Amino acid sequence: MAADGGDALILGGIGVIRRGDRFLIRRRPPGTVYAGYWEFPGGKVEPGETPEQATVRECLEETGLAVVATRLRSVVEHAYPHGRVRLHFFDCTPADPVAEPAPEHACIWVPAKGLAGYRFPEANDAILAQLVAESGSP
Ligand SMILES: Nc1nc2c([nH]c(=O)n2[C@@H]2O[C@H](COP(=O)(O)OP(=O)(O)OP(=O)(O)O)[C@@H](O)[C@H]2O)c(=O)[nH]1
Repeated sequence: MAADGGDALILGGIGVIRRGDRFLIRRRPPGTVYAGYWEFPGGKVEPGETPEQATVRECLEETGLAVVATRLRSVVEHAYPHGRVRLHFFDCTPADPVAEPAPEHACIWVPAKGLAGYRFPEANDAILAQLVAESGSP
């Protein structure tokens, strides 16, 4: 096993933040795994946190928006070259219905049908398909 615990399972909390028919996504910053890919705001669950708490914390850190997690949408396990992840995807809504993400976070709102135009990490495939299916007929 790698000295950094390379075989350990990475627990994540991810926010599928929705307002109306659009979802908030951000570009992964340089120097991170999957830099340049797009993602839903989220990150690793810290010791003592629940996945839901981690989701709310990471969404605030990464977008500047306070969110409310309304539902656990799904738990996805995936093996990446950098490690195995178990990601808890929560449906979220902004706590303030008119607040916008802070500009420095470079987040964008995208309708479900537009999500296919952005490259996400593979673990997101099923969620992205669900969101398109839920958005109704083409
Ligand atoms: N935030 C986020 N992470 C995702 C998504 N999909 C996905 O596979 N991941 C994976 O989840 C793992 C944890 O996310 P992360 O690296 O953003 O966590 P973090 O912000 O706490 O990391 P860091 O502070 O150590 O850089 C990574 O392996 C990342 O590739 C997604 O939609 N959003």
